[in-house]
Amino acid sequence: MSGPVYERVALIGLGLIASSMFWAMKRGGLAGEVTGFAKSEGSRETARRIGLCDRVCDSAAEAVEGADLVVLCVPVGAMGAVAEEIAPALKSGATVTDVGSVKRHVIDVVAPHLPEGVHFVPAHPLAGTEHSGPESGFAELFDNRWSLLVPVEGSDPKAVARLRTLWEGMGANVDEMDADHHDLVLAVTSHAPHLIAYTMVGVADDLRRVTDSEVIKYSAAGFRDFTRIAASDPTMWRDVFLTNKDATLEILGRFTEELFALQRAIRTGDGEHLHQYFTRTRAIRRGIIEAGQDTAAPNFGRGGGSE
Ligand SMILES: NC(=O)c1ccc[n+]([C@@H]2O[C@H](COP(=O)([O-])OP(=O)(O)OC[C@H]3O[C@@H](n4cnc5c(N)ncnc54)[C@H](O)[C@@H]3O)[C@@H](O)[C@H]2O)c1
Ligand SMILES: O=C(O)C(=O)C[C@]1(C(=O)O)C=C[C@@H](O)C=C1
Repeated sequence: MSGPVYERVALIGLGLIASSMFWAMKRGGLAGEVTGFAKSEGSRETARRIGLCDRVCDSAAEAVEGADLVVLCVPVGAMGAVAEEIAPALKSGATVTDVGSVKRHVIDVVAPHLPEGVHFVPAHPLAGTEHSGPESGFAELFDNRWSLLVPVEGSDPKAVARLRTLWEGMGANVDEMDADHHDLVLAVTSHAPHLIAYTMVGVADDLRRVTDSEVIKYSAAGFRDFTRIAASDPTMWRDVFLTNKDATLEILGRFTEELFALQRAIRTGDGEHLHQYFTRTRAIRRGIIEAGQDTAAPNFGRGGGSE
């Protein structure tokens, strides 16, 4: 690649995704100077200590001054307030993007604050871990994972293409998607599964008293996977469910219907129903593997705690 994709990049929020972006941009020589800001003073101090960002600023406005690309890497519920705060300091011609797990809400609360002459290209990398904070990121997080761009009406095609180049440079495969479709798809593939994992671990925790800690001691692989997911950041996930309410409730409604059908099959001894169901779901897993989509990154994270 000849030269950086952006001369100046500002990362607002310095957690898992921002720090992974920083290390991936450095790995690929994709950005000139990278500035950063996080609300928590502790995170800013940690960032300075570990060399996360070329310059850590004490306000979001200072961080975005002169930036060609501003990336909002804060929980979805904080996106609107951050956009309002940085709007007066944005350079004309700059691109603002975000990495939020929900897209319609982010567009609704960010777009109205952005001045004319600033491009808005929302995005969402489909990659993460259960860890959070500035020390949890790693350059390989986005390698061979999807990053979805969700251009809004009137998004400048050149700004979209440049952001695509950045994500590809960070190792991701890039696709474009409409915001409502994105939110429905992610409700199925990410949001509802997280809620189910939270619930299952909560049930096991309730049962712990009955089973005298054996649930933890003898936890099998399937349950361990649930506990990893259920260790994800509480602020991030609270915001996801509050801002992707309709799609998540739609999917949970369907989930409950299927669960009841399986429950009934178990109660009535309907082995045929269970066998057919599990045969269908096994085929889905095999389809994912055959399509080369089982790209779950190994957990390189350094396990930074939540703030
Ligand atoms: N963790 C994942 O698996 C994952 C994957 C893809 C996308 N996302 C999305 O990326 C975004 C960031 O997630 P993360 O996992 O990096 O979170 P994180 O908890 O690791 O980091 C969040 C950062 O935002 C900062 N912050 C919070 N409120 C702020 C505010 N008002 N102003 C400035 N800074 C603020 C925190 O100090 C912290 O540095 C979220 O919108 C999330 O939905 C997360
Ligand atoms: O691997 C994990 O820990 C994740 O949950 C990552 C995951 C996902 O559901 O796949 C979580 C939320 C995001 O918005 C994108 C990716």
